[in-house]
Amino acid sequence: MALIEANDLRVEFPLYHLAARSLKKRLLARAAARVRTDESNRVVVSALRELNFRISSGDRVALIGRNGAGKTTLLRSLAGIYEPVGGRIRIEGAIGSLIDPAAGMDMDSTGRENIRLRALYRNLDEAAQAALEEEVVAFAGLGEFMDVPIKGYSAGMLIRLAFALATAMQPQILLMDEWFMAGDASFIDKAEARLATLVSGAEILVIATHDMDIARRWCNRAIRLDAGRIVADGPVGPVVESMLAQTA
Ligand SMILES: Nc1ncnc2c1ncn2[C@@H]1O[C@H](COP(=O)(O)OP(=O)(O)OP(=O)(O)O)[C@@H](O)[C@H]1O
Repeated sequence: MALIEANDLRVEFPLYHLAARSLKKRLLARAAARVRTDESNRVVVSALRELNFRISSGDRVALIGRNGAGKTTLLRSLAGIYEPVGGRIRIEGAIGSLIDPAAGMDMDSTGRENIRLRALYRNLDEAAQAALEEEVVAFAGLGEFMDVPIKGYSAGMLIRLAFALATAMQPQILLMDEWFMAGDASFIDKAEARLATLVSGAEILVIATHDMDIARRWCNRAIRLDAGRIVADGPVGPVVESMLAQTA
Protein backbone atom coordinates (compact mmCIF):
# COMPACT_ATOMS: atom_id res chain seq x y z
CA MET A 1 0.00 0.00 0.00
CA ALA A 2 1.35 3.39 -0.98
CA LEU A 3 0.92 6.43 1.22
CA ILE A 4 1.77 10.12 1.36
CA GLU A 5 1.20 11.98 4.60
CA ALA A 6 2.01 15.59 5.39
CA ASN A 7 1.89 17.05 8.88
CA ASP A 8 2.19 20.79 9.37
CA LEU A 9 4.34 20.93 6.25
CA ARG A 10 6.11 24.25 5.80
CA VAL A 11 8.38 25.31 2.91
CA GLU A 12 10.04 28.72 2.62
CA PHE A 13 12.38 30.33 0.13
CA PRO A 14 14.89 33.01 1.09
CA LEU A 15 14.76 36.09 -1.10
CA TYR A 16 18.49 36.76 -1.39
CA HIS A 17 18.10 39.21 -4.21
CA LEU A 18 16.04 41.57 -2.09
CA ALA A 19 19.05 43.43 -0.77
CA ALA A 20 17.74 46.73 -2.08
CA ARG A 21 15.78 48.23 0.78
CA SER A 22 13.11 49.94 -1.28
CA LEU A 23 12.33 46.82 -3.25
CA LYS A 24 12.15 44.81 -0.05
CA LYS A 25 9.76 47.34 1.44
CA ARG A 26 7.56 47.40 -1.63
CA LEU A 27 7.38 43.64 -1.72
CA LEU A 28 6.73 43.36 1.98
CA ALA A 29 3.89 45.81 1.69
CA ARG A 30 2.32 43.97 -1.20
CA ALA A 31 2.63 40.43 0.10
CA ALA A 32 2.86 41.02 3.83
CA ALA A 33 1.07 37.82 4.66
CA ARG A 34 3.54 35.63 2.77
CA VAL A 35 6.84 37.39 3.25
CA ARG A 36 8.50 37.47 6.63
CA THR A 37 11.89 37.86 8.22
CA ASP A 38 13.11 34.59 9.74
CA GLU A 39 15.20 33.90 12.85
CA SER A 40 18.43 34.52 10.88
CA ASN A 41 17.11 37.88 9.72
CA ARG A 42 16.60 36.68 6.16
CA VAL A 43 13.59 37.77 4.17
CA VAL A 44 11.72 34.61 3.20
CA VAL A 45 8.57 33.84 1.24
CA SER A 46 6.27 31.22 2.72
CA ALA A 47 5.54 28.92 -0.21
CA LEU A 48 3.65 26.27 1.79
CA ARG A 49 2.11 26.96 5.17
CA GLU A 50 1.16 24.23 7.63
CA LEU A 51 -0.24 21.72 5.17
CA ASN A 52 -1.95 18.61 6.52
CA PHE A 53 -3.22 15.82 4.29
CA ARG A 54 -3.11 12.10 3.72
CA ILE A 55 -3.11 10.51 0.27
CA SER A 56 -3.72 6.76 0.11
CA SER A 57 -3.73 4.04 -2.53
CA GLY A 58 -6.38 4.68 -5.15
CA ASP A 59 -6.20 8.46 -4.75
CA ARG A 60 -5.59 10.38 -7.95
CA VAL A 61 -5.06 13.91 -6.77
CA ALA A 62 -5.09 17.12 -8.79
CA LEU A 63 -3.23 20.02 -7.17
CA ILE A 64 -5.01 23.14 -8.35
CA GLY A 65 -4.84 26.84 -7.54
CA ARG A 66 -3.88 30.19 -9.00
CA ASN A 67 -0.37 31.21 -10.06
CA GLY A 68 1.97 31.13 -7.10
CA ALA A 69 -0.46 29.08 -4.98
CA GLY A 70 2.24 26.51 -4.22
CA LYS A 71 1.38 23.58 -6.54
CA THR A 72 4.88 23.09 -7.97
CA THR A 73 6.51 23.61 -4.60
CA LEU A 74 4.30 20.91 -3.08
CA LEU A 75 5.01 18.50 -5.94
CA ARG A 76 8.75 19.12 -5.59
CA SER A 77 8.61 18.71 -1.83
CA LEU A 78 6.89 15.34 -2.26
CA ALA A 79 9.60 14.34 -4.73
CA GLY A 80 12.27 15.23 -2.15
CA ILE A 81 13.66 18.09 -4.25
CA TYR A 82 12.80 20.70 -1.60
CA GLU A 83 13.45 20.21 2.08
CA PRO A 84 10.64 21.36 4.42
CA VAL A 85 11.60 23.99 7.00
CA GLY A 86 8.88 22.68 9.30
CA GLY A 87 6.61 19.69 9.76
CA ARG A 88 7.14 16.39 8.01
CA ILE A 89 6.32 14.31 4.95
CA ARG A 90 5.96 10.56 5.17
CA ILE A 91 6.13 8.57 1.94
CA GLU A 92 5.58 4.85 1.55
CA GLY A 93 6.14 3.46 -1.94
CA ALA A 94 8.48 3.94 -4.89
CA ILE A 95 8.16 7.38 -6.47
CA GLY A 96 8.30 8.14 -10.17
CA SER A 97 8.36 11.80 -11.06
CA LEU A 98 7.63 13.68 -14.24
CA ILE A 99 8.43 17.13 -12.91
CA ASP A 100 11.60 18.40 -14.51
CA PRO A 101 12.61 16.82 -17.83
CA ALA A 102 16.32 17.39 -17.27
CA ALA A 103 16.32 15.92 -13.74
CA GLY A 104 18.57 12.91 -13.43
CA MET A 105 19.96 13.41 -16.94
CA ASP A 106 23.49 14.21 -17.99
CA MET A 107 23.32 16.94 -20.62
CA ASP A 108 26.72 16.02 -22.13
CA SER A 109 25.76 12.39 -22.70
CA THR A 110 23.68 11.10 -25.59
CA GLY A 111 20.10 9.90 -25.21
CA ARG A 112 21.24 6.28 -25.33
CA GLU A 113 23.97 6.90 -22.75
CA ASN A 114 21.40 8.52 -20.49
CA ILE A 115 19.25 5.39 -20.68
CA ARG A 116 22.27 3.30 -19.69
CA LEU A 117 23.10 5.64 -16.84
CA ARG A 118 19.54 5.31 -15.55
CA ALA A 119 19.79 1.53 -15.81
CA LEU A 120 23.02 1.58 -13.81
CA TYR A 121 21.44 3.86 -11.21
CA ARG A 122 18.55 1.41 -10.89
CA ASN A 123 20.95 -1.52 -10.61
CA LEU A 124 19.37 -3.34 -13.55
CA ASP A 125 21.03 -6.51 -14.82
CA GLU A 126 22.15 -6.73 -18.45
CA ALA A 127 18.93 -8.22 -19.78
CA ALA A 128 16.77 -5.63 -18.01
CA GLN A 129 19.07 -2.89 -19.22
CA ALA A 130 18.75 -4.05 -22.84
CA ALA A 131 14.96 -4.26 -22.48
CA LEU A 132 14.81 -0.75 -21.03
CA GLU A 133 16.94 0.62 -23.84
CA GLU A 134 14.83 -1.02 -26.51
CA GLU A 135 11.59 0.21 -24.97
CA VAL A 136 12.72 3.79 -24.40
CA VAL A 137 14.28 4.10 -27.87
CA ALA A 138 11.09 2.81 -29.50
CA PHE A 139 8.76 4.99 -27.44
CA ALA A 140 10.75 8.24 -27.65
CA GLY A 141 10.92 7.94 -31.46
CA LEU A 142 13.97 10.17 -31.75
CA GLY A 143 15.71 8.17 -34.48
CA GLU A 144 19.37 9.01 -34.92
CA PHE A 145 19.10 11.76 -32.26
CA MET A 146 19.33 8.96 -29.71
CA ASP A 147 23.08 9.07 -30.32
CA VAL A 148 23.45 12.85 -30.03
CA PRO A 149 24.32 14.61 -26.72
CA ILE A 150 21.04 15.70 -25.21
CA LYS A 151 22.18 19.31 -24.73
CA GLY A 152 21.49 19.58 -28.46
CA TYR A 153 17.88 18.45 -28.07
CA SER A 154 14.88 20.73 -28.49
CA ALA A 155 12.55 21.09 -25.47
CA GLY A 156 10.07 18.71 -27.11
CA MET A 157 12.75 16.08 -27.74
CA LEU A 158 13.89 16.24 -24.14
CA ILE A 159 10.29 15.73 -22.97
CA ARG A 160 9.98 12.68 -25.22
CA LEU A 161 13.10 11.10 -23.77
CA ALA A 162 12.26 12.01 -20.16
CA PHE A 163 8.72 10.76 -20.54
CA ALA A 164 9.81 7.48 -22.14
CA LEU A 165 12.40 6.92 -19.40
CA ALA A 166 10.14 7.77 -16.48
CA THR A 167 7.23 5.69 -17.68
CA ALA A 168 9.23 2.62 -18.68
CA MET A 169 9.46 1.58 -15.04
CA GLN A 170 6.19 1.36 -13.13
CA PRO A 171 6.19 3.49 -9.96
CA GLN A 172 3.73 3.11 -7.05
CA ILE A 173 3.45 6.86 -6.68
CA LEU A 174 3.48 9.01 -9.79
CA LEU A 175 4.13 12.75 -9.37
CA MET A 176 3.51 14.81 -12.46
CA ASP A 177 3.53 18.38 -13.67
CA GLU A 178 0.91 19.17 -16.30
CA TRP A 179 3.33 20.36 -18.91
CA PHE A 180 4.31 16.72 -19.47
CA MET A 181 0.99 16.61 -21.30
CA ALA A 182 2.40 19.17 -23.75
CA GLY A 183 4.05 18.24 -27.01
CA ASP A 184 3.13 17.53 -30.59
CA ALA A 185 -0.18 15.81 -31.27
CA SER A 186 1.22 12.44 -32.33
CA PHE A 187 3.31 12.23 -29.17
CA ILE A 188 0.42 13.34 -26.95
CA ASP A 189 -1.76 10.48 -28.20
CA LYS A 190 1.00 7.99 -27.50
CA ALA A 191 1.80 9.61 -24.17
CA GLU A 192 -1.84 9.59 -23.02
CA ALA A 193 -2.22 5.90 -23.77
CA ARG A 194 1.00 5.15 -21.92
CA LEU A 195 -0.02 7.32 -19.02
CA ALA A 196 -3.40 5.64 -18.78
CA THR A 197 -1.68 2.29 -18.25
CA LEU A 198 0.74 3.79 -15.82
CA VAL A 199 -1.96 5.58 -13.84
CA SER A 200 -4.09 2.47 -13.61
CA GLY A 201 -1.05 0.62 -12.27
CA ALA A 202 0.33 3.40 -10.03
CA GLU A 203 -1.33 3.35 -6.66
CA ILE A 204 -1.20 7.10 -6.25
CA LEU A 205 -1.16 9.88 -8.83
CA VAL A 206 -0.50 13.51 -7.94
CA ILE A 207 -0.66 15.99 -10.78
CA ALA A 208 -0.22 19.78 -10.58
CA THR A 209 -2.41 21.46 -13.15
CA HIS A 210 -4.17 24.63 -14.28
CA ASP A 211 -6.32 22.64 -16.64
CA MET A 212 -9.62 21.70 -15.01
CA ASP A 213 -10.36 19.20 -17.79
CA ILE A 214 -7.12 17.36 -17.02
CA ALA A 215 -8.07 17.41 -13.33
CA ARG A 216 -11.51 15.96 -14.04
CA ARG A 217 -10.28 13.39 -16.54
CA TRP A 218 -7.41 11.97 -14.53
CA CYS A 219 -8.25 12.56 -10.91
CA ASN A 220 -10.84 11.55 -8.32
CA ARG A 221 -9.73 14.07 -5.71
CA ALA A 222 -8.46 17.66 -5.78
CA ILE A 223 -6.49 19.71 -3.32
CA ARG A 224 -6.88 23.42 -3.95
CA LEU A 225 -4.12 25.67 -2.74
CA ASP A 226 -4.23 29.41 -2.30
CA ALA A 227 -1.25 31.49 -1.18
CA GLY A 228 0.45 28.41 0.25
CA ARG A 229 -2.52 27.04 2.18
CA ILE A 230 -5.04 24.29 1.48
CA VAL A 231 -8.44 25.92 0.95
CA ALA A 232 -10.32 22.84 -0.27
CA ASP A 233 -9.65 19.11 -0.32
CA GLY A 234 -12.20 16.55 -1.50
CA PRO A 235 -13.83 14.87 -4.50
CA VAL A 236 -12.56 16.47 -7.71
CA GLY A 237 -15.95 17.73 -8.98
CA PRO A 238 -16.89 20.09 -6.13
CA VAL A 239 -13.32 21.32 -5.59
CA VAL A 240 -12.95 22.18 -9.28
CA GLU A 241 -16.36 23.91 -9.15
CA SER A 242 -15.20 26.02 -6.20
CA MET A 243 -12.11 27.03 -8.16
CA LEU A 244 -14.12 27.92 -11.28
CA ALA A 245 -16.66 29.87 -9.22
CA GLN A 246 -13.86 31.94 -7.73
CA THR A 247 -12.16 32.71 -11.03
CA ALA A 248 -15.41 33.38 -12.93
N1 LIG B 1 13.00 28.76 -6.08
C1 LIG B 1 12.23 29.69 -5.52
N2 LIG B 1 12.78 30.78 -4.92
C2 LIG B 1 12.00 31.73 -4.35
N3 LIG B 1 10.66 31.69 -4.32
C3 LIG B 1 10.07 30.66 -4.91
C4 LIG B 1 10.80 29.61 -5.55
N4 LIG B 1 9.91 28.70 -6.03
C5 LIG B 1 8.69 29.17 -5.73
N5 LIG B 1 8.77 30.34 -5.05
C6 LIG B 1 7.64 31.11 -4.51
O1 LIG B 1 6.79 30.21 -3.81
C7 LIG B 1 5.43 30.49 -4.09
C8 LIG B 1 4.75 29.26 -4.66
O2 LIG B 1 5.24 29.04 -5.98
P1 LIG B 1 4.87 27.77 -6.86
O3 LIG B 1 5.75 27.82 -8.07
O4 LIG B 1 4.90 26.56 -6.04
O5 LIG B 1 3.37 28.08 -7.26
P2 LIG B 1 2.47 27.39 -8.36
O6 LIG B 1 1.13 27.21 -7.75
O7 LIG B 1 3.15 26.19 -8.92
O8 LIG B 1 2.41 28.54 -9.45
P3 LIG B 1 2.24 28.48 -11.04
O9 LIG B 1 0.85 28.04 -11.29
O10 LIG B 1 2.46 29.90 -11.42
O11 LIG B 1 3.28 27.55 -11.58
C9 LIG B 1 5.41 31.71 -4.99
O12 LIG B 1 5.23 32.83 -4.17
C10 LIG B 1 6.80 31.72 -5.61
O13 LIG B 1 7.18 33.03 -5.89
